Amino acid sequence: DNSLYGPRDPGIHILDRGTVNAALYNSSSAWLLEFYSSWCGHCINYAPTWRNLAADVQDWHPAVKIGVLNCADEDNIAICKDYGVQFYPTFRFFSAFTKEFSQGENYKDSDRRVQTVRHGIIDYLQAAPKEHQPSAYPSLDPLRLSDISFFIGRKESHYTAIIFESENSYIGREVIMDLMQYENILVHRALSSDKAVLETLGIVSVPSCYLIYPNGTHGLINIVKPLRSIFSSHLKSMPSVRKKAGAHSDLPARLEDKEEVAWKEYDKSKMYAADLESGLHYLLRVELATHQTLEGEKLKTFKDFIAILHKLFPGRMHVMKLLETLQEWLVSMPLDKIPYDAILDIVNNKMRISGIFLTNHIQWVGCQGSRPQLRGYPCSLWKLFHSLTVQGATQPETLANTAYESDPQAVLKIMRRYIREFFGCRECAQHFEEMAKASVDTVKTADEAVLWLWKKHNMVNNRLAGAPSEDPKSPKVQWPSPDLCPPCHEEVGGVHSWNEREVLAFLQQHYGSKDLSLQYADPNTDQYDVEDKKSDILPTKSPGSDNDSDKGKHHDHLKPEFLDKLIQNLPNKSKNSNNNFEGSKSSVTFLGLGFSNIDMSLCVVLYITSSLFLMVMYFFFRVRSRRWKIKPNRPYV
Ligand SMILES: Cc1cc2nc3c(=O)[nH]c(=O)nc-3n(C[C@H](O)[C@H](O)[C@H](O)COP(=O)(O)OP(=O)(O)OC[C@H]3O[C@@H](n4cnc5c(N)ncnc54)[C@H](O)[C@@H]3O)c2cc1C
Repeated sequence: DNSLYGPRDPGIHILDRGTVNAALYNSSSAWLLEFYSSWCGHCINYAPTWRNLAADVQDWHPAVKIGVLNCADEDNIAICKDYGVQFYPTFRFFSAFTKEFSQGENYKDSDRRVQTVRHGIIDYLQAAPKEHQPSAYPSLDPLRLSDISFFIGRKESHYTAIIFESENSYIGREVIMDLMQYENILVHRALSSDKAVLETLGIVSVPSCYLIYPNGTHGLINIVKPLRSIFSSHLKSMPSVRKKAGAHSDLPARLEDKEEVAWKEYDKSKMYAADLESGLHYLLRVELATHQTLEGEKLKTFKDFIAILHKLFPGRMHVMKLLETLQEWLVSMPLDKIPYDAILDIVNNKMRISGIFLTNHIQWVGCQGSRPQLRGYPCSLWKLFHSLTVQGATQPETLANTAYESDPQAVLKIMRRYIREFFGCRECAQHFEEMAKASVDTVKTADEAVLWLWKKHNMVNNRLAGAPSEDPKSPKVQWPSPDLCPPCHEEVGGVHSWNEREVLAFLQQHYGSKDLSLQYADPNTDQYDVEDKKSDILPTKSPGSDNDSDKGKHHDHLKPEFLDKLIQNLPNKSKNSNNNFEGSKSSVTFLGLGFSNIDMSLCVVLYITSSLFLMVMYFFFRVRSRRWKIKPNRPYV
């Protein structure tokens, strides 16, 4: 379990695909839900604040509940997709008594400190229309002058507290919410604008709390610091004021730190295919799968990303074949909008093409964390892009005859776009974009691209050293450390300095495909043929390899007949292709219910065939019926 939250975190409701819809639908309370990803550094760093918030407002739970949902859990992918969550953390409000599915309302404030979010909750509750107000929602509106005089001196069976405060203060509303589950007391708020009332009651400063005892006596509470927590705890401690039966405070001890995961021994100087393949599996089946469709810049970025992966990914044969199939399919698709399910069909090899396979589970080795929520995916993404920059520098001929030929920034540009469009950790993406904007244009050679990424990664390491997302077993150090690459480190005038020539050589060796270790890599070879098992690492591609004759063989074997047919049937060459496909596009959205493009294309073909058939039948019967009409009038001769 890689969840950042435990069942015993006070006030936190852990939701998942089995519980989220039932919890939100027609709920008697509102919800504030954090959709997070357990690998996202910002989510890890923010988790203590979210826990504090949940504990802080747990007495408010009849009116608002605080929830969490881990979108990095593969079981929750579909649900995060339904809620349209692509970036983490995402905070959404859901109102009470919703009768139909809703994606909620974003919590927009970039200030996410406990107090600010608490104020945001109050604003949200107050703005809710009457039919969506929680059932146990106390009035947060200020008392009118007549109400105040009604309460003063009145005998009741309970205490009445009135918080006097200025108009923009939240304290009164917070204290009302804090005591909503307590019996023998009612809390109200009043504004300090009526000076005469303040004077009568002897109130000289606000906020102040005026208390009317059950016997009718009344007076100002003497409190040293006029803070929300002090008002609340004072009122909760009045004689006979207690929590209502059935209102559980639910304040157990914090969960012990999650147990350590079983550790796999590995060599830090090596790269593991298992990390790259697990990362690719997560990227294609989890990170991107939160998208219903890809279109516009996202689709362009995805196509370019797959194109460069297909050329430079240092993977095993069966993964490379998958990338090749995917790339060819994307190139032949004239659509400007592709449902992601169609891409998943290819990734999952629904067509059962021989020799294609990508592991469908995660096996971190060099990216394993000492706890399940540490390291993993972002580590593999760094490794992936470092590998691509190194492949681009050591085998520049691979990119011959492509749009990226002799572009030293090719990989960095695509990485930048990928991170911007798809990387779930939004704040990471913003930081990376700032770094790229500032200096990526200075990169003039492919070797400089390798070093640029290395330097930027070290800047990130420097920034994150000591953060909660740091794994104590893999501290964020300036990399490669002296034990990995002694000649990379030098001293100039007693100050540390990098020998960049040595660093480059080290990166080329470390991220080069030659030394990729297959230890712990998924041994599942059932799905690819015997010939492929013999040569596990794909040999380096030759220049312009797409046109190579020896590759032709492999190509034929790769491209299934029906894929060819599908491609031929699409109106890609027609001038009116966009118009022709208009209907199909809308059907795609409609069929986002699970139909792939392949299904779609078959439908289009069937549709055209049956229309033609109907037209032929129509003309046939028209001609026949004319003849029938004419016949009786013909004079017999
Ligand atoms: C583009 C990007 C931006 C990110 N921005 C943020 C952010 O702003 N805030 C945040 O909390 N998290 C951010 N992350 C996540 C963070 O950088 C780590 O990936 C995550 O915390 C996991 O750390 P790790 O210990 O596995 O090491 P990682 O930093 O993920 O490194 C993975 C591996 O790469 C190698 N390596 C380390 N340094 C270098 C280097 N300089 N050059 C080449 N190889 C190296 C090492 O083998 C290391 O184990 C970002 C991730 C990415 C991909």
